[in-house]
Amino acid sequence: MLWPRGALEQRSGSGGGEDYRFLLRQKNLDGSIHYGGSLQMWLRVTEERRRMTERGLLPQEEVRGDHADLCCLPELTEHSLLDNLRSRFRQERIYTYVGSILIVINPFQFLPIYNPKYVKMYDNHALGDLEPHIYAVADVAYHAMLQRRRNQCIVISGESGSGKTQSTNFLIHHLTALSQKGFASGVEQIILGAGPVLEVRTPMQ
Ligand SMILES: Nc1ncnc2c1ncn2[C@@H]1O[C@H](COP(=O)(O)OP(=O)(O)OP(=O)(O)O)[C@@H](O)[C@H]1O
Repeated sequence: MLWPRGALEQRSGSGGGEDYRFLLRQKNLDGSIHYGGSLQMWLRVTEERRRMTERGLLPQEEVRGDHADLCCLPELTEHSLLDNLRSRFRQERIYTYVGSILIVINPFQFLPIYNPKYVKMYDNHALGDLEPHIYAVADVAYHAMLQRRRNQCIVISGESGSGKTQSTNFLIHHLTALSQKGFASGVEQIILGAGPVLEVRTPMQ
């Protein structure tokens, strides 16, 4: 007897996904089939679990390796963390939260997720309401500034070439779009134009 390949991979991973079990299938002399073991019990438990999930008494099972927030990983190890990021990246989901922190993996290709439709979609939503996005971070900072009347700060960190400048541009794009609500005043281009001047590098000692 062998486990199906998918079952083995799931067992070595973080669990979840489909449930595999061995069942004893017995053919009687009269030709009828009898399932040994606990098939009925298993079906009953599975059905019960499905119903409880539907009623919200049990959490929805997420597809393995697709947690939008790493804080929700059932098992927090370096392997599960990287596995989750890799799996999302393969689906072109370059953004992942760790609580209120946003991880970005540079796709080095254009993704159609920065158009006006996305600006509108992320307008005035709490962080985590929607799929992780740099616009969500900009949006939260913008509305926190208006509501609390306090300056906000977004820290962007990463190694050279990781996409800090690009992320800054997306943040500025969303902030100017929110503040002008469609009225193009050229302020975005003015701020972006100041970027190279502001990018002062400390010389290596
Ligand atoms: N979200 C993104 N979508 C598509 N391409 C991206 C994205 N982020 C970064 N890139 C690509 O990666 C390149 C490098 O990004 P960027 O210049 O922003 O890195 P950086 O962290 O500012 O680098 P440095 O620290 O050296 O200035 C960009 O020219 C762009 O081609």
